[in-house]
Amino acid sequence: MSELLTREQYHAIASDLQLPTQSFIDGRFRPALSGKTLPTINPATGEVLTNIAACSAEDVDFAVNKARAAFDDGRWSSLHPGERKAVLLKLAELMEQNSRELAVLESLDSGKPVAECETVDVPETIHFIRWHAESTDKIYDQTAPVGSDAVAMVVREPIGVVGAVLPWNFPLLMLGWKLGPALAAGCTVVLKPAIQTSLTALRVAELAHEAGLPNGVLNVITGRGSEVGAAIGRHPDVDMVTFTGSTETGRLFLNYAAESNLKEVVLECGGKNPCIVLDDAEDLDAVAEHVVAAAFWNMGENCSAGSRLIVHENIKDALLERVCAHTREWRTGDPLDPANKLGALVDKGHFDKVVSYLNRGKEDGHTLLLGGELMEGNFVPPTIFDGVKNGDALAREEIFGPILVVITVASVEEAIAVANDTDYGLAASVFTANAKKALRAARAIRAGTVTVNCFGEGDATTPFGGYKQSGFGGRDNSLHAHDQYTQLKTVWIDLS
Ligand SMILES: NC(=O)C1=CN([C@@H]2O[C@H](COP(=O)(O)OP(=O)(O)OC[C@H]3O[C@@H](n4cnc5c(N)ncnc54)[C@H](O)[C@@H]3O)[C@@H](O)[C@H]2O)C=CC1
Ligand code: BAL
Repeated sequence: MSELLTREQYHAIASDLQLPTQSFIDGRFRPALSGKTLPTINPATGEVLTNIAACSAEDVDFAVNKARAAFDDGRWSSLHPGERKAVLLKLAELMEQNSRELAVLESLDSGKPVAECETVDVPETIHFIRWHAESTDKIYDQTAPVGSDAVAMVVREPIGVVGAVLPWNFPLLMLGWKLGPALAAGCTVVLKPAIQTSLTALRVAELAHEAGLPNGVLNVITGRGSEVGAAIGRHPDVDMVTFTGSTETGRLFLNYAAESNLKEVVLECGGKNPCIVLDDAEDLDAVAEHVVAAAFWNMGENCSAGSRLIVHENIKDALLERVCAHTREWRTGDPLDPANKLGALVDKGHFDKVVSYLNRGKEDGHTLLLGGELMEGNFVPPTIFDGVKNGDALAREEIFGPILVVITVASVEEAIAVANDTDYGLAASVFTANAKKALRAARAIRAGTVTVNCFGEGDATTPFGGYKQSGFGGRDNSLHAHDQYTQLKTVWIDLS
């Protein structure tokens, strides 16, 4: 990673950026067939950054036909795995060469702090693409144990045309999570970024073309979810949809699939994730750092944010003192200032939603420990409410902003019961010095990822996805991600 720059230097880079404006279909940029455009706004300033193509079902049809043709003629799926790997590694290399530009573009378009984009989003996206590229020529098919009179091969084949529908909170990273395994498996892709954050996906499509990805293999199509997303979900020639976003929109994709071609659907949806701190947790200062990162990283715009702190009454005061102290170090402001750890919320609509929860917290009589004040623009500083019960709105609903609620418990059993008392089941953290308690809690908590004595989401090697209403149909990351993008065929050969 190169050194971080100064605020002035980031602003200078931002003002010189060439912003992509058109969709990328079949190897080149194209306007929407209707010619319509939509503004994309800088969340930090409210200014129009540029206008992007406002595509519709017609454009989706065009892109899917190109992706279908590219899949069916085998220009990508029939390549030797080593050749696919070489193209994907080249893409990773080009992204690395352009990493600063990608980081600034991501920050400008999404409001994320540029330091995070430079140190996490861009390098991690490259790492995920590289990791899956490397897997291309290392995954073996199987033979079944059917005796000596037959050979039964279990062959993994690419599923076909993938519709990838992305959220705005990690535009590049989610692209990496989906594209890496989909392209490694030999699929072709029609990718729809969130309307707020389309720019980096368009730039990656251009870089992928430069890396040698054949035309039609990766198509990035911009526009409204209700038009472009729905048209992808309903298209009869899309073989599967991989989606990350809200549970509410995720549900729609199940309807779209049922109403069209029964395409496979994988959903990675919301969370209201518990962060449990038991009274034997060691090094409360380190615990507090994890709690703060879990709650406020990426402005809390994170499906796996630890937004419910469930703390044992015996250590509550000592922990909260440290949590507040660390939170005060998380400065909020200009995303292009590398000293800021929180940038802008993604848009005014989302800001209003988060503010409504701030107001709700106050109206419901919770104790405001920190934050709660508003700044000019779409900025909300980290806020902590104590005295929250798990039945309260702030503890049940996904706020997706920098608001942490504190729930006090008197035992490990109560902590686990509270942790599980939610519609969601994406992630959880447990802090304790007792290994038995940690493992018992990890098993008892109904969530796809449980971290012990740390906050995190695993890495490229570990599956990521949710239990209950946090997920459906498969996992991102690790070799298990390849299951989303492949299907199994049995080839039975009679030897008798
Ligand atoms: N789990 C996660 O990672 C995310 C959760 N959220 C949650 O969702 C809330 C609302 O945010 P949104 O931007 O509205 O998320 P969303 O779930 O509606 O958006 C995710 C993707 O779905 C597309 N989409 C939207 N409406 C669609 C439709 N009718 N048919 C097909 N595709 C559609 C969007 O354009 C975007 O690409 C947030 O406040 C947050 O609580 C939002 C983004 C990511
Ligand atoms: N935390 C990565 C997945 C997501 O927030 O959508």
